[in-house]
Amino acid sequence: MLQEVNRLLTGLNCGKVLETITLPESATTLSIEHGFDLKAFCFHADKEVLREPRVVRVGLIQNSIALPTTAHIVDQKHAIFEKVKPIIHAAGSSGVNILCLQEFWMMPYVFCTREKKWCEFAESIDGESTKFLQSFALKYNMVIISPILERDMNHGEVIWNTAVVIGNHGNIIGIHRKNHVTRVGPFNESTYYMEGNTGHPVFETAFGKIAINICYGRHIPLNCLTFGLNGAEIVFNPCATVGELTESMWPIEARYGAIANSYFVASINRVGTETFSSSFTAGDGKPAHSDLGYFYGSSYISAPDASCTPPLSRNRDGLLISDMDLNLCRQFKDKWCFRMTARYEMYAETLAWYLKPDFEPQIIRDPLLNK
Ligand SMILES: NC(=O)NCCC(=O)O
Repeated sequence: MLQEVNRLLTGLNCGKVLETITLPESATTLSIEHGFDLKAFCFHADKEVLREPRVVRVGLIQNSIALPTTAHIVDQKHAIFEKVKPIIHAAGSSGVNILCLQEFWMMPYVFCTREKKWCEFAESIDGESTKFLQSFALKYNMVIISPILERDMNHGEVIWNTAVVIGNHGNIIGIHRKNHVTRVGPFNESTYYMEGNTGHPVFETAFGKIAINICYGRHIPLNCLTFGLNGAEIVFNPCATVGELTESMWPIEARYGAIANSYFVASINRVGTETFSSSFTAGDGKPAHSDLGYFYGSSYISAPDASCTPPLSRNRDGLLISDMDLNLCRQFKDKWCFRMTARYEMYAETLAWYLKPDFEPQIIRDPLLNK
């Protein structure tokens, strides 16, 4: 019975419920001492004759902020550094190859307030947060994805929503800037920065081809597709999102993205309620309030075969670790042929037509309507 429920809820991988992984005692000790959850699973692929399995160990960190938003911003940032340090050590000592932190991991989600004082959290790509993580990347031979608020010093000091990809030698491989800037309810990101200008880069790392689809980008199917067309095998989706707005979408969208694009999706969301000293509205006619809502955590990983890990908790800091055999991506392309059956030329034609000012939707009207 339980097997049947799992088959439907979290899917089966190679015909079985996902196996759990035993992690080193050093990691479990850190999780107990520092009060964060630790969960680990394994996605298998079928054995192939010509290719060896390509197993990569991925880690996702979800956390709440560490100090009230009224504290000095430097203290807030440093307190978060201290909070995530033992979690990063747990990932490193567990042999994680690629680690991703949540969207704006080095600060509260301030964009609901529309107050410009928070711009002071912004850092250059090689700023304090990158330097902090580079030492861990080097120590643990780990690729680290660091989603920050970026200040672009070379281009008029403008601000971006950026993920910095740090290589396993502590080097900066590159960046990706959020393609779709959120304009829903109190998520007033467009007050702070513009749509990214980095396209859909895929980073070829020592452990696989990865991309970062920052938060809201998961709602846009063509955005998800384009990372796949560029060859991504794992797409990380660092988010900051709240229950009332998206919790019913959360278990669906990443799984759909993974299935439709034949890649793994690693979804991360922050935890807790973040309260501000001045109140704001969401433009929905409801009274002003001083928090955005509850960030519900629930980070999880989805595979191309429609299986997924159980989520981390809704309310606790956590590290989710998963082994994944990247051979599964091609195996599902071969099985389902989505890349071959898709009619890209037809979509390209429609999109080109749609972008023209004189576009008209292709609607065939029943001539008997209104007769
Ligand atoms: N950070 C962000 O874009 N949140 C917006 C809500 C969502 O898309 O989940």
